[in-house]
Amino acid sequence: MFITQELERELLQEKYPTREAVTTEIINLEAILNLPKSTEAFMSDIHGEFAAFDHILRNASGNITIKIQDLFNGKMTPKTQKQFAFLIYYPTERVRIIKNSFDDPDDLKQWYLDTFENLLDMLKYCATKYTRSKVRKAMAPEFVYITEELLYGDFSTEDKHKYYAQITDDIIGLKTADQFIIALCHTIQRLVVDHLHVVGDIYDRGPAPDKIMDRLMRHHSVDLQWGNHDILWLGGAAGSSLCVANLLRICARYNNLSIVEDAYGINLRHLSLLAEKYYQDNPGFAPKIMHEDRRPVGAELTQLTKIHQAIAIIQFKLEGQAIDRRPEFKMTKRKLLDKLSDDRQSITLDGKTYPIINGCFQTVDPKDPYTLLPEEQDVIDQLTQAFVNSEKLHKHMDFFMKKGSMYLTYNGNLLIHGCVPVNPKGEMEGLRLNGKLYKGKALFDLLEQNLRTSYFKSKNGDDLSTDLLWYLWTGPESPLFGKRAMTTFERYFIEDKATHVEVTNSYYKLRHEAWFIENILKEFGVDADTGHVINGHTPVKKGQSPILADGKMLVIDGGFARAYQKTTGIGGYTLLYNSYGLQLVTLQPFTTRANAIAQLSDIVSTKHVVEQELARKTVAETDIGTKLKRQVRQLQELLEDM
Ligand SMILES: O=P(O)(O)OC[C@H]1O[C@](O)(COP(=O)(O)O)[C@@H](O)[C@@H]1O
Ligand SMILES: [Mn+2]
Repeated sequence: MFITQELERELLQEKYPTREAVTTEIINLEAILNLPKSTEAFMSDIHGEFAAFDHILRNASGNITIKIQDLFNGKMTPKTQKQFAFLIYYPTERVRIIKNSFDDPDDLKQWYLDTFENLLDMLKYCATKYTRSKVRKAMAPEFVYITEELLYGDFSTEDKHKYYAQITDDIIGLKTADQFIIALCHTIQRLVVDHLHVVGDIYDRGPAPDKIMDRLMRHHSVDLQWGNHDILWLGGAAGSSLCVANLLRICARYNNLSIVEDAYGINLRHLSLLAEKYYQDNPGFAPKIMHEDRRPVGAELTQLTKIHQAIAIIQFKLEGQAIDRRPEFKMTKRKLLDKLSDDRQSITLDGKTYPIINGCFQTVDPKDPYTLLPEEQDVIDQLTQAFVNSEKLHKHMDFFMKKGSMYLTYNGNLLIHGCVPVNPKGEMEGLRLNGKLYKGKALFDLLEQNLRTSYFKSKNGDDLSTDLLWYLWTGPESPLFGKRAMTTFERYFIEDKATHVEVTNSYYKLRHEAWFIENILKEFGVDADTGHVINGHTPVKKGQSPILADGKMLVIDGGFARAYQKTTGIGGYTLLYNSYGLQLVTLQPFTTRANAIAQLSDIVSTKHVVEQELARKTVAETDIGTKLKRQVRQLQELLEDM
């Protein structure tokens, strides 16, 4: 401790060698501490819906429209404001459309001049919360000089006015007006939300999680909390064949195998051949259609259905083996292949016998149901190796490891995708490993430690740390799953819906109560009086509120997954946390990017204030503020000794 402090001091001394340098830095830091707290945005459960996600990023969860209203009400009609907003969201496309609408070059020039002025006003307004240096970093390097001249110049005198006119004339004359407008729009997009949290489930169900990852990797400031679906892909990259089988089954179910083949370069030919050899068409395994334009037909449909069956059976076999290998997971009841009747026409669960529908157990040996056929084993081994070796997948998963975690405490809030497992009394419960019970924060830390071990060190596909990845997906005490059991088998093969029910952890009932959320916040070292728990994972159904426990608990499932939009009736929610407090933004379902651009159709419907600060929050009251205040103290000490 002492050595670190000494070292820190020496470094500071080197960086600020004179009294003037120290004083300037203290003034600089204190000025930053007094700036308003910048805006954080929270999203979750994006589930592969890149276009909708990208739209929300561009409109900054509706924040851009609000800033336009603040600034231009009375100067622009609502229609013009909307056109201006869409220029900021989709500058490249909108500039092209608008330019084509002018016949007279003079009208176009007038549009350029008006647009420069409006965008610069908007940028100035968005930049007030930040230091000049931060604003500069948000600008396109090639336009920094010009933008700063126009942004900070005082053009009230005649000479200065001529100077302004000269610059803008040159921009147009030199044919860089379009690029300049596009650059200004991107800078505005970037400044309106300073930091993004993604509270889990980027992957599965929708078609383009890889594009979401690419986009996030280019984002200026982001953190991620892992969701149960993300774990399957992390697990795949870490060499868990259990995770590979599960994610491939979901990709087949949602007609998304192209993510695996095209985006990640993993060849499915062997799986396809195996499927062709053993399986027939089967309505129970037809894919769910989320995007009408991607509906498979004919031979493609049949092939998909066969692959879906082949991988589902491989999954059930591998899961049976894992359950035997890990009695500590307490999942024996999830072994179901051995409960089938000899003729595979019925199954007996808890003493009750049910007829089997859509059965496809031709590779299951009744005497040895969990052993894979040699060719099934070859296929899954080869696929798992392909996941481990996929460079593109590792690029995304490395980013997930770098920016991701099981939970995060940030500016007084606790972010968790699923839940904190508890018993009906609200007491924390968990997983017993090697005689030790891990619950609450310790359970999260244990699971995260093992995930990192498996991803970076483990070469095995069936050691404890790798099996725990699968446990995170489906285990009864998994904080990311939050249910007692996943009834995938029953959903495929048993008609009686009573067997499909997945009992949720008591957390989901108790999280309506303030005392309970306060306990959770305390467990994770967050101030229980002022903090919030922020969850994703569970779609908020029609008539339910996303604000629970006297406002201490917020559920922000973004509702991007089309599969759930019928039950929620909306697109979902995102959350904003700025210097004035917390606001929940309701989203409408997104259609397509082309439609949004052409029709100017936005998807933000309402903004609901969850909590309003009595006094505007400053940087001083944030996590970064705490660090800056410490630096100020160190610099003051340094100054005293100079
Ligand atoms: O509708 P599908 O594709 O069968 O998905 C249902 C399955 O997804 C899960 O809800 C998990 O996914 P979520 O994290 O999106 O809730 C399981 O509990 C459930 O069995
Ligand atoms: Mn989830």
